[in-house]
Amino acid sequence: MNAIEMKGLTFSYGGTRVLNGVDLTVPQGGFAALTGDNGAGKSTLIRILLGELSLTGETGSFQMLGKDIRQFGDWKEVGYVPQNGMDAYKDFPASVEEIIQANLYSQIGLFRFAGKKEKEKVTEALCEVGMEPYRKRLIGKLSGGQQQRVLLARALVNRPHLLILDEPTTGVDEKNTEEFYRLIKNFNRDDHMTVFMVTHDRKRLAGLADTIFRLENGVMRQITIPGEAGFDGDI
Ligand SMILES: Nc1ncnc2c1ncn2[C@@H]1O[C@H](COP(=O)(O)OP(=O)(O)OP(=O)(O)O)[C@@H](O)[C@H]1O
Repeated sequence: MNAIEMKGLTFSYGGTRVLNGVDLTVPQGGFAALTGDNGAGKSTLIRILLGELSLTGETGSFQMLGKDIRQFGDWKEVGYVPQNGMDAYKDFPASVEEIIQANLYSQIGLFRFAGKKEKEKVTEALCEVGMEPYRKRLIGKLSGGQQQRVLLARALVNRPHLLILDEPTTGVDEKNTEEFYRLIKNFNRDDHMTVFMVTHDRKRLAGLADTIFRLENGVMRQITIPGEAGFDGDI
């Protein structure tokens, strides 16, 4: 089964076509990276993957984890790490622990406090990204790299099969970017978690992703990995 399988998918905002027949296949357990110029439609594609944009009136097909996206309902299976939101979190009055717990609400229920089982899941996710000692801190008081690791823990707490990341290390320093990618690679390799990541970080893609796509003029092009025969330097 493929984690993502799009065939000839179109998408328009009003009358303006952004995706012009996208073919995209990411096998389960794969690590795919997506690049493309500003305005190419990468965020639009991510919003489609997250079920945020309606495909009514569009053509083509899109199956996610074996289900037609129009019928897909198991969102616990899909983890999402957004772009670095330093400014967005600056005065956000929530602790690290609360941010992660909030992603467990479908299990906790809105009118119940997190129990022992849920607390354990939060602890496990925080330990995996090395942020357990920070669980009581306000998210806005952490560095950009630390915030991204918390958002990764938030995505991981439901043990998703598919992890989607949108330029996760923008504004994060070299050392923390390396560490962040190492974590993602480990989850991909050890837990067979499928990864789909939008990135402009060309130099790090070799050794990380097993497939690189580039979105250009509304269509998807697969690119040879740097270091492999046929690589033309164009990412
Ligand atoms: N809500 C919207 N309504 C109308 N047009 C939109 C909307 N969101 C994006 N667009 C347009 O769709 C096109 C693709 O935008 P999108 O944000 O998906 O590109 P992107 O590849 O993510 O760009 P960037 O790298 O700058 O983030 C752009 O021309 C953009 O102006």
